[in-house]
Amino acid sequence: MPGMHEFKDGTELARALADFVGAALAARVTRDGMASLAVSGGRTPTRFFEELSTRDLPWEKIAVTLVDERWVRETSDRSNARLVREHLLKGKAAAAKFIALANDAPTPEDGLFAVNEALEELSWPLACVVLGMGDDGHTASFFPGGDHLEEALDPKGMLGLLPMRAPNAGEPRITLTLPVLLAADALALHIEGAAKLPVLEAALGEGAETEMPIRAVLRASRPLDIFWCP
Ligand SMILES: O=C1O[C@H](COP(=O)(O)O)[C@@H](O)[C@H](O)[C@H]1O
Repeated sequence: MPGMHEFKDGTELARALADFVGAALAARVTRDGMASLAVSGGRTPTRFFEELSTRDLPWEKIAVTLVDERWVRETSDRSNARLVREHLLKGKAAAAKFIALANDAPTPEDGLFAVNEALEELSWPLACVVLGMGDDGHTASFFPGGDHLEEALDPKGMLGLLPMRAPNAGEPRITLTLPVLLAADALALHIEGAAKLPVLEAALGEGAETEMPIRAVLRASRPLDIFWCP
């Protein structure tokens, strides 16, 4: 059963989640001299990114990437990389290295090889992963109806990165796969808003992982900390 942390508002949540992430990164830098963090995009993480960017961490030894990306240019307001650059990679955190999941290739399939090469710069496994959850129960770019969904959710899958196209995904996507995310030292799920509680409750109930892919994370036999506020 995942650990549930409830907060009165987004400010309190952001502080607690930044503590959680900071502890995981600091522990890994102490052990290995470097650490990697994978964060989500979308609307939810902005306040948390702002808070984390103020933290006293050995940022020059930390690399940041995304759990998933929309295949758009960074000038697009749909770009998860743009969100990270604008709200996380500033202040103290400006010293961190950022590895983007998208490049100039026309499609994620065309760009996959180069992204995989870029990701080799990270220290693996990831020290910390922060996931989000969409209203349809997707997490990362594990969308219901996704063309590579079963491959991405395969716990024994050999690929760490996959393209993804799905009816409700908007743009073509690229995503880290489930085994890579679950291998992280620390794993958090960040959810905000009353509307997402029933989604979480439904996901915690019975049903297929392909219908609500967040279930693959909730059902994994590893610690998961859920951070929620109204
Ligand atoms: O498209 C995406 O959506 C999810 C959830 O986003 P939110 O706007 O509901 O917070 C996000 O976790 C994912 O990284 C992103 O690509």
